[in-house]
Amino acid sequence: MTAAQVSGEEAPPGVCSVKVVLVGDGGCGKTSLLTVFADGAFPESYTPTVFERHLISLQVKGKPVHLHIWDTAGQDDYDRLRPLFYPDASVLLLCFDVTSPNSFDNVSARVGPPRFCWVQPVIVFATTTTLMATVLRTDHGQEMARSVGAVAYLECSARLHDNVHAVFQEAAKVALSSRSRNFWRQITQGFCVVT
Ligand SMILES: Nc1nc2c(ncn2[C@@H]2O[C@H](COP(=O)(O)OP(=O)(O)OP(=O)(O)O)[C@@H](O)[C@H]2O)c(=O)[nH]1
Repeated sequence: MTAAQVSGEEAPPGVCSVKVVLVGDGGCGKTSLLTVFADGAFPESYTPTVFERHLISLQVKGKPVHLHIWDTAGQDDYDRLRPLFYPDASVLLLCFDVTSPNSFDNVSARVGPPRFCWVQPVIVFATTTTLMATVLRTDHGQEMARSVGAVAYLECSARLHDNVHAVFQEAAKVALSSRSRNFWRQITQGFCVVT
């Protein structure tokens, strides 16, 4: 699979465009993952994000798709600002760091009140999985993802470039199929039966 940074706002004709929002606790690895995906290099220093957007093109089933990926601030101070990025999102990427039990618990907290994030569908993914075996078992992550209604659960390591593309590839696939389901729902809701 190939992914490339794109400039400009409008997707060219025939190219689908989807909005992906990346959410998770401060310091749980969102920016590192996105930087490895976008630039191919792991950032060695940690700078807390405010809000950043990347526009990346990738192929899904042989077709080009533009991903508008919003990297949100994980720090609690931004709890009130973060929801401004949810409208029009096609998929929510919700992550936790396997070395941080708090960030694991906060995945459930983020899909309920008071931080309620209403974006659907949701994909949960675990970061820093190099340290996985000592901290968290895959079935714990899968069970938690199921409990928050996620459609997929993945594990990745930005440092090792492990499964990074798979996270965004899955996001694009899920976003496209959800958009086409919503499209057909809107069309069929517009029908009425005359008897
Ligand atoms: N060992 C290891 N460390 C990682 C990995 N991914 C991220 N980190 C480290 O985790 C720290 C935080 O990473 P960021 O990607 O900036 O975290 P963030 O979720 O964007 O944080 P906020 O911007 O505060 O929301 C940094 O020190 C990274 O080097 C990984 O796969 N392995």
